Amino acid sequence: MLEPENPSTSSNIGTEFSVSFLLLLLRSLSLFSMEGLASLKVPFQTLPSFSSRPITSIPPAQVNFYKKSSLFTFSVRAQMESNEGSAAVATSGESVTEALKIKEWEVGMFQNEVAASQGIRIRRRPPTGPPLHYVGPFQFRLQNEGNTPQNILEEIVWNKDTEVSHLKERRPLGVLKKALANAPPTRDFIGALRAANERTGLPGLIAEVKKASPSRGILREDFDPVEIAKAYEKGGAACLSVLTDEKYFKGSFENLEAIRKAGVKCPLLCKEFIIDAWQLYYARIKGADAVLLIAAVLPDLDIKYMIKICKLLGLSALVEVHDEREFDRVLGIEGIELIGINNRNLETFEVDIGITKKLLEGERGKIIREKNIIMVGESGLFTPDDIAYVQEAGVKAVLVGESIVKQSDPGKGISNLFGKDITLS
Ligand SMILES: O=C(O)c1ccccc1NCC(=O)[C@H](O)[C@H](O)COP(=O)(O)O
Repeated sequence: MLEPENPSTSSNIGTEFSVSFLLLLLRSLSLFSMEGLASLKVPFQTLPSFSSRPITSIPPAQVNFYKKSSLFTFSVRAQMESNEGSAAVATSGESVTEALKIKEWEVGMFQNEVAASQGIRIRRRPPTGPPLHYVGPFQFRLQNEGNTPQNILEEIVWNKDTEVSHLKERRPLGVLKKALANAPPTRDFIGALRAANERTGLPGLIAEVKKASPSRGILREDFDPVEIAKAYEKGGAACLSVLTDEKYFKGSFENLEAIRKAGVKCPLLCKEFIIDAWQLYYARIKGADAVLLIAAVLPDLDIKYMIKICKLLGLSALVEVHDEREFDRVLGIEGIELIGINNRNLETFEVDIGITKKLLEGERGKIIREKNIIMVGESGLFTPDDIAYVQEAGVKAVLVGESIVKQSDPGKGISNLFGKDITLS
């Protein structure tokens, strides 16, 4: 039975009616913008399952449920007052925009559900709309667990979602596709790692051009990405990883492009939080040879789809995992040639290089060898002993940022890391 007075206790709403239908109904009454709707504060847990929602009409008593809610009343008043002096009825352009927003919200909720079913804790979008927002004197969305990120990775993903939608508006996919004609050819990222491993007998190095990180803050004040990239190449790096996220890592696509245009020969990984295939095209035209796909963020179907697009674009994909469940999911996907084990938990920042060893023990290590997949040990590697430890565990490549980027001579940082000059091996 539906609890009419208290939305927070109505956990069985999902079996009674479709919230999305209700949203559309309310919108058609022209009373609400998405902001007003979001302030109804339907918690994520009480949302109906999109896979099982019934197509039914809404009995009048259930519509009244929202009318009786004091929160609802406040939302209506706030919305109407904030619209004072403006047309009460939305123009057709506005209603199309609103309908699109509602659709986007629905898709976001559906993505959250699919992801959760695969053990993914990161929600693609805030279930109750973006956090705290002020319109004039009114605060339309109160901060609650539905619109507050649970951890840094979720916060990054939510920001990325907004960032990518804005970028896409400015440069739609069709425009990027045309720009592909002028993109530089891609270089063989995986081949470069294999060659370095065979030549030196040590893991091939992916050296990271990283100015800052959420866990460590600013790593290097005098940050010249091109100079650092050249020093890495001279110091024996097989490939480079270039952070392009601006907000959390102080990176940029300009850095990636500048390194590529400066004639650095090492293949380049675009180190980005990819949530949309559009970003693959963008990375490609900015000079990337490889991209990062994070299993903690992307459901299997997204990974499969993105791997296909990568192949079409000539990009290599480094698929990153942190625990057994993610690793097993990724091992079940066809066509993956490069897997990274991140020793850093991106939700808590905890770093433990023992994760690489743990994940490569037993059956999984066997599958990796059978499939000839190159494993990359990522994060928290500082000493020759650390390198030897992950190599012993089974990696053929390592991805290193902090320990080398912080050195006054990053090239010298590489020989310190490996305990020898790897350009001579
Ligand atoms: O580094 C962070 O603080 C971080 C926070 C949230 C998401 C990702 C993050 N880092 C990405 C990486 O995993 C590292 O940049 C990369 O593996 C190199 O790690 P390190 O050698 O420890 O700098």
